[in-house]
Amino acid sequence: MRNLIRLMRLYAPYRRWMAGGIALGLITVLANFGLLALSGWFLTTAGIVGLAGFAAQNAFNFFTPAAGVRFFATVRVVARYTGRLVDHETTFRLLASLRTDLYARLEPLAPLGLAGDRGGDLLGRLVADVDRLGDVFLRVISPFAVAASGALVMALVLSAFAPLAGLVLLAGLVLAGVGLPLASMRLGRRPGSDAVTLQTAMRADLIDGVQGMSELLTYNAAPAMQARFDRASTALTARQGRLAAIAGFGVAGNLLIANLTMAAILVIGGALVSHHRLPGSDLALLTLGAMATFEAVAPLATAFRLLGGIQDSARRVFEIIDRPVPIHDPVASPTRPDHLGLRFAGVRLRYPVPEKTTDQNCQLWALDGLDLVIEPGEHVTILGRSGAGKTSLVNLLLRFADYQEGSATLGGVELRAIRGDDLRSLITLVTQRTRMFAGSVRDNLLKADPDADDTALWHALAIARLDDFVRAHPDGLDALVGEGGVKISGGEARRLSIARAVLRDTPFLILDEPTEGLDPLTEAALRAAIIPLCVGRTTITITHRLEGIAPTDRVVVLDRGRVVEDGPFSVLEGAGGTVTRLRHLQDQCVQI
Ligand SMILES: Nc1ncnc2c1ncn2[C@@H]1O[C@H](COP(=O)(O)OP(=O)(O)OP(=O)(O)O)[C@@H](O)[C@H]1O
Repeated sequence: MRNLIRLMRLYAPYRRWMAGGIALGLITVLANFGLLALSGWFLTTAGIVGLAGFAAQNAFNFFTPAAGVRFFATVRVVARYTGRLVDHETTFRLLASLRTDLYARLEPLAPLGLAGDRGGDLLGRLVADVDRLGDVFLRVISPFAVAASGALVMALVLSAFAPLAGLVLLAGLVLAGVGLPLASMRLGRRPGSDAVTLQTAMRADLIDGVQGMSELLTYNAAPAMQARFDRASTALTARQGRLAAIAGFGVAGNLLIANLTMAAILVIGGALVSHHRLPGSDLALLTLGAMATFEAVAPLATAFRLLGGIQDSARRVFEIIDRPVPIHDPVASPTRPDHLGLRFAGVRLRYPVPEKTTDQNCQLWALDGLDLVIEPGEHVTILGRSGAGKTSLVNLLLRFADYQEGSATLGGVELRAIRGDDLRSLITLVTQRTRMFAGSVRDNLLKADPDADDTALWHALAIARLDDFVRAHPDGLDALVGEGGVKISGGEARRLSIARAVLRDTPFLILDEPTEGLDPLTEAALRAAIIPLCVGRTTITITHRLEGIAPTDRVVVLDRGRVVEDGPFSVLEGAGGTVTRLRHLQDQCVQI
């Protein structure tokens, strides 16, 4: 219920649209009531007058009721059409703002705040759950408001003719509009919630499966995956079948109650007519009017049934909105310092501990007393074994993770006083996992500089030594790379990421294992492509290997989150520490 109230607050800016939609809905059902009641009365009266002889026929005014019927019919159509337009406009406006708000909430959470989520689940929240929340006005609020007000007005009108008929109608409406939907909601709650859970899990599995299709085929795991889908699909179909049966039960029940109510009103009206307390012509007005009234409560069964799923979706969407952001940005960054030197003193960084975790390692410091100074324009190679804290240092620099202790400054300004976007605008990152977006070579390059013209793109490709490859393709810059770069090789994707980096002229360049996993020839070509990229920029290269490090290069070795060696490569090579051990190991590997 709390989530529903919160959801209603999101609709607050659209209350005028909502009021308009409800008013038009009410006009529609009242016009329908007027149309059927007046038609019933008109036909019956015309019949009675027809039997009463020539004088009565001449005295009867056919034109006013006929005009009334046409009036109600026209109003009904126009009100229904404009009502639908207004209802959908309200929904689309809410959906548009909800989607953009939710996406704006997601961005500051990435990457650490979303590390535990499955891509398919997030997609489900952004698309299916948000869509379901858009249904609230269209399928729940508006039908409720129209049914409640319309039913009351119509029952009162009927009471004016026959109070008992009005009471019976009200009882029938409450039964069909509240009792029956409540029963279907109760019955549908479990299968509805199960269906949402199953759909979410299936979507997440499907995305995982499609993305990892090659691995599944390689390990012959595709049949097991297929069987898993089959099981989930069967379970989902069973739940959906149950929901459809409940919906059918709701429709049939509604019709039954409507017909029983009409029969009861016919009996009451008939008794009144036989006692001359009601003109015979009003009998059709009462029964047909009652029939029209049930149209107002018919959508309530769907409204109640959707309520459970909407509550689940609201919970899942609000869970993202309420998720604490891992990094708190200041309102504004100080002016950019002239001297872009980096200083880390006693920096300690720990990742947020997941709730209810039993993993004690989560409490360990990823950076544990890091002391390091990097002057502007310096080229530094960071070495260290797996888990030493190299990526954590990069996360700190990009403000993807925050430090809890010590001081980390850029030009004397604490990193946490600088907005993440401002800091990242100074840094270009090239990693072994640089993401290629589905689209063309041009689309991928323009991500780095949306204003770059073709000359700049070809220049960047030339520096990355990819220009010949792109030129040889019939589509040139418009050649498609496929999602995740599936249509190009790993080496070409890395070179494309380097071309992207060339287009981004920033004072800092971070290279996180950009040549990892490539064959020696491609690696050599990539190294050559990287050299011009480093000129005039502070360059931090993260690597496990010693290839490509010049004797004069500065090497910093990290271990358990702190600096254990720092100096020129030629000196550290013979100092008997990690660099020396790595050199021996690599020499042995070469001999083997
Ligand atoms: N998102 C995270 N949440 C929790 N702990 C993390 C997270 N990322 C890294 N860690 C932990 O922080 C420590 C340092 O990890 P980090 O990724 O910085 O090491 P690394 O030197 O880059 O390792 P590798 O060379 O394998 O990439 C490790 O103990 C790791 O398990």
